[in-house]
Parts: sequence; structure tokens; C-alpha cells
Amino acid sequence: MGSKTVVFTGQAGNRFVFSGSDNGIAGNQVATAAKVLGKHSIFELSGSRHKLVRNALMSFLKPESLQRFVGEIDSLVQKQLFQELDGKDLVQMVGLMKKITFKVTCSLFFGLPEGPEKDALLEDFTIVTKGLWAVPLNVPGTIFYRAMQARARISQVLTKLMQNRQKEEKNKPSQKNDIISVFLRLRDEDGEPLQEEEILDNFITLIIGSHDTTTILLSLFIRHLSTDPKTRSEVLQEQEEVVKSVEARDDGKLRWSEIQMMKHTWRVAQELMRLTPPAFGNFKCASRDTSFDGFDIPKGYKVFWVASATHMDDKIFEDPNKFDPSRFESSSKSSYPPYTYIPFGAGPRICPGIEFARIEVLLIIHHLTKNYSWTSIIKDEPIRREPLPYPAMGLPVKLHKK
Ligand code: HEM
Repeated sequence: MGSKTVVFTGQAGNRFVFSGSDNGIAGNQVATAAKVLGKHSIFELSGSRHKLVRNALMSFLKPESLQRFVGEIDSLVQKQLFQELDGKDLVQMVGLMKKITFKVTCSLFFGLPEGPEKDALLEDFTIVTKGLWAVPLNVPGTIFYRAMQARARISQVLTKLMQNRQKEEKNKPSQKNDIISVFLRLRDEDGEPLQEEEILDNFITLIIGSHDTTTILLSLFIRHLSTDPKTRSEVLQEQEEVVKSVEARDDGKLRWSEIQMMKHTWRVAQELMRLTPPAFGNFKCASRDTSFDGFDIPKGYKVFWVASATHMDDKIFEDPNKFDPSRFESSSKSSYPPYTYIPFGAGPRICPGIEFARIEVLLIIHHLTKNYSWTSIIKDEPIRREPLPYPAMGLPVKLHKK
């Protein structure tokens, strides 16, 4: 990437990197990602502006708020899943999960209607994501150029969406509480609204931050269930209890209390993220001269933290290569120390989407296991990092309707 970079790999280093800007480490990405996401992206912000944008996101993404949306997320998941799977018995699961997570997110966050515009947007986000770590050469034919062109098209769609909402709100103020409304109503400490470009950069960041990471976790989950009968039967057993609980109610609708019942299913997800973190690590930047453990880190140096170094340390996670979701039971003796299990990062910049990812993953796994079983077409399909850890052939499976 052309930047001098310090790599951190242990608990003490993670604590230093994640503990906030007092240590001289800020959130900035490498130059390419900063251009693709935009200079106002939450990843680029620090101090009070970071707090302002983060608090706005959290007002929508915190568990207390998301509880109100469980019914809506569940309907969106079911609609997308069954629409895509109806009548099919051979499915590429990676592509399917990409489509479903993208459509659910765009509907819930932005109220974006179904149609060709949404499909084109998904294509463009795929192109933009490929450009995140490309060489920043903005000439026709390069990955970066294509990413910037796709970003321009995405900007047009999202700007139109924002402007329409602004007009609607002017004519008839509503109580809408999606992300667009949250950002349009947001005021800084001087009472000023955010500029259109600031909102836009953060919408793009939000979709990019949520899309591949959640798709990877779902793909790993679906892949694992087809190869590990013990885990499959444990997950199925828990999901059958959830089905009973939902069916015992008159309206037959899944609620927050049922999400809370899916504890083991989430532990399986946690263990999958320990072994294969969807985000291998992330870049930050030294905002001033600083030092760690006697080593100087000059201002401007990039800092990169790596999740697997602690996730696979046998002094932290006993028998680290063993797949064992029980490590995450709250009663577990082998509870891990802070700053060692970091699939979502840690500290003031810890991923704000954890709870949304948890709900979405649990609902998709719930409806898949309730309605289908599946077998992998490619035995032991490898995971390839390019740089994100996806099943190498897109995870084709044979579906069996229950
Ligand atoms: C399994 C799913 C996910 C994983 C593994 C994941 C992982 C991460 C990681 C590693 C970071 C960087 C933390 C750092 O460098 O300090 C991050 C930040 C972020 N994530 Fe996620 N994420 C996931 C889902 C989501 C979702 C669903 C959303 C949005 C709804 C989201 C939005 C963000 C945002 C906005 C940031 C930047 C936070 C800040 O700088 O304050 N992520 N995520």
C-alpha cells in the first residue's frame, strides 16, 4: 500500500491500539480505502465528529432500538430467502447470502424499494468493495478506477433517496426512524446539520462495513453445518425449541425473546469467527509521534492489528485448532482475557453493528434450518483470502426442502 506500517499481534499490543486516541492512534484507513469510502467516513473521523456520527449510528443499532425491529427484520429475511430459494435445489450460497444481507440492510436502513435500481446498487457495491485495497491508480481499466466510477453511481442513488426524504419530511414530518431520518435530523454541537457529502460517505461506509462481513459469517456457518453433524444436531435442537416457542403464540411471529433463546447458535458463530475472522484485521494510523513497549512509532505510520494472532494462541484459547463453541459459554472456565477475542475490534471504535449482525445471522440460520437441509457439492471446499475469507467456489449446495 506504500505506507510504512507497524503490525500488532498480541494482547498488550491490541490493548494499546484499541484504547483510543489518547495513545496517538487514530482510525484512518489506507489512502485507497479513504478515497473509496470518502473523507467523511466514520473510519476517517476522530474526536467530537467521530463521536457525533457514532452516536447517531448507535441510536439505531443499539440492542434496545433493534428490539423494536425484530419483526420487520424477520419479515424481510423470510421474504428475500423464500423468494430466492423457491423451487431451487442447487444454490450458490455465497451469492445468495450477499443478495439477502444487502437487500435486508438497504430496506431497513434506507427504505430502498425492490427493483432494478437495488439490483444495480448491489453490483456497484461489489465493484466498490474490490477497490478498497487496490492500487490507487485512477485511470480507465484499473480496479480502483472502476470502484470510483461505481461509487459515483451509488452516490447518485443515495443522494436522490436523501433529497426525496428531505422533501417528504418538509411537507409532512413523519416519525420514521431509519438511518436516513436519524442522519437528516442530526445536529452537531453548533446546532448545524451534517453536509450531504458527510451523510453520503457514512451511508456507503455502513453498507460496505456490514455487507461482506455478515455474508462471510453466514457462508462459514452454512458450510460448517454441512460438515459437522454434532454441531448441526445441536443447532437444530435449539432451533426446534425456538419454532415451538413461536408456534405457541397466536400471531406466530418471532420476537426478541426468541432471538435470546438462540444462545448456542450464536456461540457457533463466535467460534467460527475465532477460527476465521471475517475481518482479518484493520488499519489505523499514528496521529502523532507515539511509542509502544519501547518502540517508537512516528506520526503518519500506519498501524495494523491482526485478530488471528490472539485467536490462535494456545495460551489464550486451549487447543486453538479445535472447533469448540462451548468456549463461549458464560460459565466456561476457559473464559478469555480482554483484547484477545477481537473479530469486531475493541474499545471506542468497536464495531457498532455487532447486534444487528447477530440478529440477522440468527434469523437467516433459523429460517434456513427450519425449512431446509443441505449438502455441499464440493467436499471440504477451501476458504480463500482475496483478502476476505470466502469459500473458494462460492459454496454450491444441494438443498432439500423439509
Ligand atoms: C459479522 C459481521 C461483522 C464483523 C465481523 C465486523 C467487524 C468489524 C471490525 C473488525 C471493525 C473495525 C474495528 C476497528 O478497527 O477498531 C468494524 C467497524 C465497523 N463496523 Fe463492523 N463488522 C460486522 C458487521 C457490521 C454491521 C452489520 C455494520 C452496520 C450495520 C457494521 C458497521 C461498522 C462500522 C460503521 C464500523 C466503524 C466503527 C468506528 O470506526 O467507530 N459492521 N467492524
